[in-house]
Amino acid sequence: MRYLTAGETHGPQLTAIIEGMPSNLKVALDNINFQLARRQKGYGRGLRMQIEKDTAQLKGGVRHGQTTGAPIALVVENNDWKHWTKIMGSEPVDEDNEGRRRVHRPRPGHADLNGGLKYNQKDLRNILERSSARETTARVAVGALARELLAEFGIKVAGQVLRIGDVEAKRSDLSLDELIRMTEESPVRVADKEAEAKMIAAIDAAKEDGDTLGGIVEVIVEGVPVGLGSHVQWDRKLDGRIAQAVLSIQAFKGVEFGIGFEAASLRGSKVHDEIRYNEEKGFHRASNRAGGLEGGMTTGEPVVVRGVMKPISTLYKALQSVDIDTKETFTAQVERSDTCAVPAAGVIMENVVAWEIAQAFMEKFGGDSIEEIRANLANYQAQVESY
Ligand SMILES: Cc1cc2nc3c(=O)[nH]c(=O)nc-3n(C[C@H](O)[C@H](O)[C@H](O)COP(=O)(O)O)c2cc1C
Ligand SMILES: C=C(O[C@@H]1CC(C(=O)O)=C[C@@H](OP(=O)(O)O)[C@H]1O)C(=O)O
Repeated sequence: MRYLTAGETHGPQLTAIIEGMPSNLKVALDNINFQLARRQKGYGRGLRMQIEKDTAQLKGGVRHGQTTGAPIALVVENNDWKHWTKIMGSEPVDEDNEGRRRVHRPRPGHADLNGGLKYNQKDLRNILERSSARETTARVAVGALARELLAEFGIKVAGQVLRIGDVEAKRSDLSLDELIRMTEESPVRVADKEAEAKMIAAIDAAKEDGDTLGGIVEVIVEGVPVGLGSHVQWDRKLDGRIAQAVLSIQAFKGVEFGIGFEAASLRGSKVHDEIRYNEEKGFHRASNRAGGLEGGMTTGEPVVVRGVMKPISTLYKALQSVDIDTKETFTAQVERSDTCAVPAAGVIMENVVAWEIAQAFMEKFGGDSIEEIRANLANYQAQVESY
């Protein structure tokens, strides 16, 4: 399976084309829209989220609520477009800068300067518009489709925020259904109420100072069969592929699995997961410090992955930058912006991880229809059970 996205943050819409989804998968638009709504929530976001009410439209590949096997075309319209038609339209405009809202003082931490130099653009809006995390709307909708496929085979995905700035939340070990319920009730997506209040206060304080905050989010996937991914080739290692997907989320700068970076300071006896066997569970592990992956393959234990998000780049108390016209020192341009988007980023991470798992699942059990996949999976499960 593969997909591409297109569209600008203030353009008419975001578009995704998904290729390789099997036929006969039930697709509930409500489930896609549920994921899109989750992505819009979270304490610390700016005014844009009040303008948008993201809903997906299926423009191809789905008929009467089921996939046909044809490429799926998916669209999410931008409500904000109506305010940007002149600035972002595809028709030529006069050379005056009025109709362009030209950006010429790049923001440190954003894609503005590198993109301007690379693509030879003197209007950095041509970079900003596509580098914006608005693009993740399309990726979440795609991930929501992947979740439909995973759910069909009993694979569940959930997540929680573990840190915002210097406030840490207690990691919850609720069941995934319960975790989703708890984190939906929280404006910062934590089950830990004490941490929640401190996180909200930290976001308020950063906003007051014209500053921003990052954090850490965790995603858990349960019900994954053993053996997704492969040790035999570098680009088939599933941990590497998940890491790439996580780091491709705007502002994500780190990723770890299981006990992660802590492994560096521990002895092997405190890091590796002992192997057990019994009739009921077959081969399994006494612990899951590896986070469900060894040798680039799933172990059958839950996949546990964490991502580090840096603080938002646009500061209302702007950092120093250089004007690309005059080469003089100026403060960076301020575009309307979020103070903290960690809770939303957690939802994005759930959905991009879901896609990677679904893709690896399809590589292993791939068939053109759900029925064919079900038969392939059953055959493999029988092989694993009798091993
Ligand atoms: C959900 C979400 C919302 C974001 N909102 C903003 C924002 O309002 N302002 C901003 O400057 N950056 C925001 N970012 C981060 C930028 O998009 C990102 O820093 C930029 O594209 C540069 O890429 P990099 O940080 O991955 O290097 C957001 C990221 C995410 C995931
Ligand atoms: C639009 C979204 O996030 C945007 C991501 C973003 C950035 O620079 O990444 C900058 C802001 O854009 P705007 O200036 O239009 O408010 C955020 O609101 C979204 O998540 O849907």
